[in-house]
Amino acid sequence: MSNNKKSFLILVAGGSASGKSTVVKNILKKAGAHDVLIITHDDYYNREDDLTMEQRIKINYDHPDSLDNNLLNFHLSELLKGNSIEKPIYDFVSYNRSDKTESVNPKPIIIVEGILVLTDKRIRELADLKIFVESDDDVRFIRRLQRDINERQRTVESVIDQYLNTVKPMHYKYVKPTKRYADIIIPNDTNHSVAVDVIAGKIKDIIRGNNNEWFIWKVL
Ligand SMILES: Nc1ncnc2c1ncn2[C@@H]1O[C@H](COP(=O)(O)OP(=O)(O)O)[C@@H](O)[C@H]1O
Ligand SMILES: Nc1ccn([C@@H]2O[C@H](COP(=O)(O)O)[C@@H](O)[C@H]2O)c(=O)n1
Repeated sequence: MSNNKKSFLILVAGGSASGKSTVVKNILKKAGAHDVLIITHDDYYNREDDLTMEQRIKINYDHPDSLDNNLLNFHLSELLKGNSIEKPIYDFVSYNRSDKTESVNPKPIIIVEGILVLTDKRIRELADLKIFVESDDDVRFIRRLQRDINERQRTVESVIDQYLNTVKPMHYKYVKPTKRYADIIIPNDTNHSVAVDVIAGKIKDIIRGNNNEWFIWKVL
């Protein structure tokens, strides 16, 4: 397969546990996994090999500096040129990047999701569509508490402490202000199926070449 025009890049931001990955997974289900690549910004948290576990736990993971945006910017630029990348893999249990990487090939539609994915101008400028997923703070806190205990092996106390000390203040300082860059805002307190249908419809148009501006990934 060779591409005669770059992939269509979608960035999906929103507060922690607002439902970004759920929305993106549902878009993928509707639009088809064959043509859609999903990347999570979490995989680009900085490598912290030189720190002890105690020191890693204390890092502010809701500050833009905790993420390796130079690497994400490079990887996205490569994917948009049609090149493969070796994507890092993040491990929430060890609070560090895993030693393994994943070979990732470009696809016609690339979606990157993460709380801070709209903060870096270089990455925003690569994007063709920017989305912000929004849910009330209390809804997000409850969802995060359940998820972090079930999936990230955290205690109730650690989730509450982290939320009050860094997650909430950083949300207001860095995450929420990026809503102004979004082309589409998805309300996700309850149901997001209409928004997902609309976005999946646009993606299918792009893949089929029915979009005036984008005719991409011609298969020779
Ligand atoms: N519309 C919704 N209604 C109910 N639960 C939801 C909804 N969207 C997401 N969730 C749940 O909230 C939790 C956090 O969602 P997730 O998509 O992981 O958020 P994010 O990627 O923004 O951190 C998950 O357990 C998910 O199943
Ligand atoms: N070691 C880490 C790294 C990040 N976090 C938290 O993850 C949140 C972002 O992921 P979402 O799926 O919730 O968008 C972010 O708020 C960090 O606080 C962590 O707890 N531990």
